[in-house]
Amino acid sequence: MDLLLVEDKDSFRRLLTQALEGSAWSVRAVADPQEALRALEAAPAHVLVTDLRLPGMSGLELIRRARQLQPGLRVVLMSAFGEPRDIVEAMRLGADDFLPKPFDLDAFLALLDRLRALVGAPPPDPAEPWIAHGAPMQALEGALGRAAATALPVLFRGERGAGKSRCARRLHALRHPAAPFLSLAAETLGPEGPDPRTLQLLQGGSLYLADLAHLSPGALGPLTRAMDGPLGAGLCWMAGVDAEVALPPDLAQRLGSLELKVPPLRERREDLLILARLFLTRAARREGRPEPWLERAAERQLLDHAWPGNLRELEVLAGRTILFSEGPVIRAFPDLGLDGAPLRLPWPAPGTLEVMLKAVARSAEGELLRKALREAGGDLPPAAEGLGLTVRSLAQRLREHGIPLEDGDPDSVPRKAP
Ligand SMILES: Nc1ncnc2c1ncn2[C@@H]1O[C@H](COP(=O)(O)OP(=O)(O)OP(=O)(O)O)[C@@H](O)[C@H]1O
Repeated sequence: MDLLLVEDKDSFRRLLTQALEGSAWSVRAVADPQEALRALEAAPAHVLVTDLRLPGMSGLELIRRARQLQPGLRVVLMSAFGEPRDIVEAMRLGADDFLPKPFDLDAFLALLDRLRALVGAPPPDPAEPWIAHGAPMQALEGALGRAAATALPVLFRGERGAGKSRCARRLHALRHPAAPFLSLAAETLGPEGPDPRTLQLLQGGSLYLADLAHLSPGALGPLTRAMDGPLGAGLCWMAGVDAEVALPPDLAQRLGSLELKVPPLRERREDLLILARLFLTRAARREGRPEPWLERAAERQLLDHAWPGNLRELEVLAGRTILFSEGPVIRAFPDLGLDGAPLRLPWPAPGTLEVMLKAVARSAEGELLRKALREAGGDLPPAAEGLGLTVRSLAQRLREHGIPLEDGDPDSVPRKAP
C-alpha cells in the first residue's frame, strides 16, 4: 500500500514516517505540495495524507489537483487549524477523514488501518481467494501455519457462515495442496460411518466434517472407530462446529486437541470491504455483468451492519445486489436493514460509574442520531420529527457529534438549520 505524506514541518514528517516503518505502508514523504503532485504523476498512491497549511499551495488545493490526477485516491487532511469551513471543503473535495492536530500516533495508525481496508483488493487467485488482513485473521493465519507443520486433527470453532470450511481448505493447502480434500456434512454420516472406499481415496489428504453438531448419535461410534483405524490414520481430520457446542467426550478427545477459533465477520472490519468487493465481483462475473464499484455511502452501510450471518450473509447480499443492480455503481444496499443488529458502542474510559454512564449515553446518542438520519434518507425534517426534536436542535446535535448529513454527500454537511 502506497502512502504519500505531505507535511512541511520536518520533525513531524520524520515522526510520522518513522511510525509507519515496518508497517504495510510504503511511504513517500515530501514537504512541498508541488513535489507531491509530481510524485503522484510519477506513480499513483493509494492514500494521500496532507497538512492543510503548506507552502505555495493549500492542502485543499492539493487535494483537488491530486484527485484530478487520480480520482480514486483516498485522502486524509491534517490540521491544527480545524476550521469547519476547511473540513467541509476537504470533504467536498473527496477527503475521507480529517485528523485534528495534535493527534496521537495510535489514532493516526488506526485511521490508516481503516483506509487500508478501503483500498485493499482481493488477492490474485479468483478461484479460491483467502482474505485475512485484520488482526484476528492474522492470528488465525499464524495458527494455521503452525498447525500445518503437524498432521494433528483440527477443530474449527465459529459462528455459522464465518468461514470454517474455508479455513479447513486453507490448512489443507498449506499442508499438502496436491493431495485430495473432501468436505462432508456430518449429518450425512449414517450408522455405518464414513465409507472406507472414500477414506482409501483420501489417503495422504484431508477429510473435513462440516457442522459436527449435527452428527447423528448412531454415527458417533463408527466415526471414532474409523478415525482410530489404519485408513483413518492415513489422512488429516478436520471438523467445524459452532462456537458454543460441547462435543461428546469421544469426539472432543480425537478432534479437540487443536481448536482454532474463526472470528465472526463483525470482528473482521479490516476484511469486510475487501470481502464485499470480492463477493460482488464474483457475482458480477457469474452474471456476466461489468466489474461493480462501491460508493462510499454503500461502504459505510456495510461497515455499520452487525453481520449476524457472517460471510455467508455478505455473500448472499452481494449476489442479490448484483442481480437487482442496474449499472456497475452500487450506491446503497436497500435491503440491508439494521433491525435486529445490536447497538454497538465503544467502551468508555475507566472512571466512576456516573462518568462512564455519561460517556456511554453520549456514544448512544450519536448512534441513534445516525440511525434516524439514515432512515430518513438524510433528510433533516422527518428525522427531527421522528426524534421529537426541532430541526435546529437536531442540526446542532449532529454538528456536536461531527455527523455529516449524508455519508458520501459532503455538500449536505449540516452547517446551519433552516
Ligand atoms: N478468509 C476468506 N477469504 C475469502 N473468502 C472466504 C474466507 N472465509 C470464508 N470465505 C467465503 O465465505 C463463504 C462462507 O464460508 P464457509 O463456507 O467456509 O463458512 P462456514 O463457517 O464453513 O459455514 P457453515 O457454518 O455454514 O458451515 C464461502 O463462500 C467462503 O469461500
